Amino acid sequence: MDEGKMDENEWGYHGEGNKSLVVAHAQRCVVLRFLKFPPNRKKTSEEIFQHLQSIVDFGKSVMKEFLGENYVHCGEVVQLPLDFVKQLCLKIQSERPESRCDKDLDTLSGYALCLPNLARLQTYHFAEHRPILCVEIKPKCGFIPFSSDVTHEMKHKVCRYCMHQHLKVATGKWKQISKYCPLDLYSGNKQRMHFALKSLLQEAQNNLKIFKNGELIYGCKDARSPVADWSELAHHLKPFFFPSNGLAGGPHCTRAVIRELVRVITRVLLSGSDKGRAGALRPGPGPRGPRVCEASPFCRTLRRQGKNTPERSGLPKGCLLYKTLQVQMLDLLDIEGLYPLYRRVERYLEEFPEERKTLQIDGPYDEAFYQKLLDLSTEDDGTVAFALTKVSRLFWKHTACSLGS
Ligand SMILES: O=P(O)(O)O[C@@H]1[C@@H](OP(=O)(O)O)[C@H](OP(=O)(O)O)[C@H](O)[C@H](OP(=O)(O)O)[C@H]1OP(=O)(O)O
Ligand SMILES: Nc1ncnc2c1ncn2[C@@H]1O[C@H](COP(=O)(O)OP(=O)(O)OP(=O)(O)O)[C@@H](O)[C@H]1O
Repeated sequence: MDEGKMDENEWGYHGEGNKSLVVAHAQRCVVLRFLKFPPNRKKTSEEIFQHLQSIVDFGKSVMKEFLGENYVHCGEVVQLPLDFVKQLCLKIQSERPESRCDKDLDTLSGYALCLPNLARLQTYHFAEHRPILCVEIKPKCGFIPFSSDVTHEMKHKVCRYCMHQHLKVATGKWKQISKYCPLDLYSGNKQRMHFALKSLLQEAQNNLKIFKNGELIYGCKDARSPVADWSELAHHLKPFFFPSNGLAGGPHCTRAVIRELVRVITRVLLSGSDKGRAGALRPGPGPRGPRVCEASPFCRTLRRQGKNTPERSGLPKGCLLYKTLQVQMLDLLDIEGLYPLYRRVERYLEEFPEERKTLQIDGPYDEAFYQKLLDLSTEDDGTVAFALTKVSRLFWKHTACSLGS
């Protein structure tokens, strides 16, 4: 990319989350990811650069190590002309969902991350010209905490996602409770996985988006978005799944296409042999959590029918879901166990702010940092080092809860 010759007209709004906003190049397969901040939060250019660089380093030294070369794209920090960023910001403003406008794109530093556009990434070279389909899933946490620090009985029975659904509907973030439960997706049991994916398709919220040739064709921006339409999705996907089949339109065709989509996604999630160290991770000793979430409609229905709750068939080692779950499970303590450790680090830094650097709080996230994260000790020796390792692992877990494209 030639940062000297940037034209805002070549870029378009692509999407955003709570922390960043992404624009895509109209022709080339790249995106720019900008940080966003509340209007009154001023950061220096140097701070923004360091923040972005630490995201790249974390991807390279930690996530890539675990998930493998093929699954992590770290990108690079680029410096852009300020005039370009300002014009771009004005150009895309009207496309941003209102619920995201409490934060502004950083237009002052000129720094952004340049990444491959995963919504248009061509991983296979088809002989014929076929559309590029990209499914983005934010799977959330796939296990129920088994930490003895957890004091609320309910947290041992119902997963975080299902509990949060009630909060999110009550606060108006989403209109209705989703039937999706991450434990079903991570179960490795095809029937449960199909149910989870179908539920995601019914109530995508912020957890599922589908792109065709880089264009969003399915997904929900916020609670005000119109109800997702399966027949429209099926219309888009029919040539992809049934290129030469004369399946007519209508509900029968829609159901066939959705079924096929769910099957394909399941196959992808259970596949993958790329080398990464996640397969070798041992979350540590102690009992694992329950295999089902009591709030999952799939499991509740089975129970009502008097059937035994299905056992988790188990995920094939090395598959995409297995790797992300292993990383998530590095957090052994849950927030209840972690908060006192976080406070220990915080108090220490208040007293010795200069130690921030030595402790690598803001990076560099290099091999040394990565090695520290591997420390599996569960015995708290009262040190700041112990507390810091556990807190860092929580951030690692949260990254893995959001992963997926
Ligand atoms: O807490 P949750 O499960 O609602 O997850 C938050 C996400 O909500 P969602 O999954 O979309 O419903 C939330 O996503 P959205 O703002 O809804 O896009 C953020 O990812 C948030 O992370 P952070 O505060 O930006 O670091 C996420 O917070 P953390 O879980 O990372 O603290
Ligand atoms: N490399 C990429 N290629 C294509 N699309 C991308 C890429 N990176 C991000 N996106 C899109 O931009 C959206 C917002 O990005 P992202 O989820 O990284 O934002 P965030 O603010 O960091 O997330 P969160 O809401 O979890 O805090 C994603 O949902 C995805 O659709």
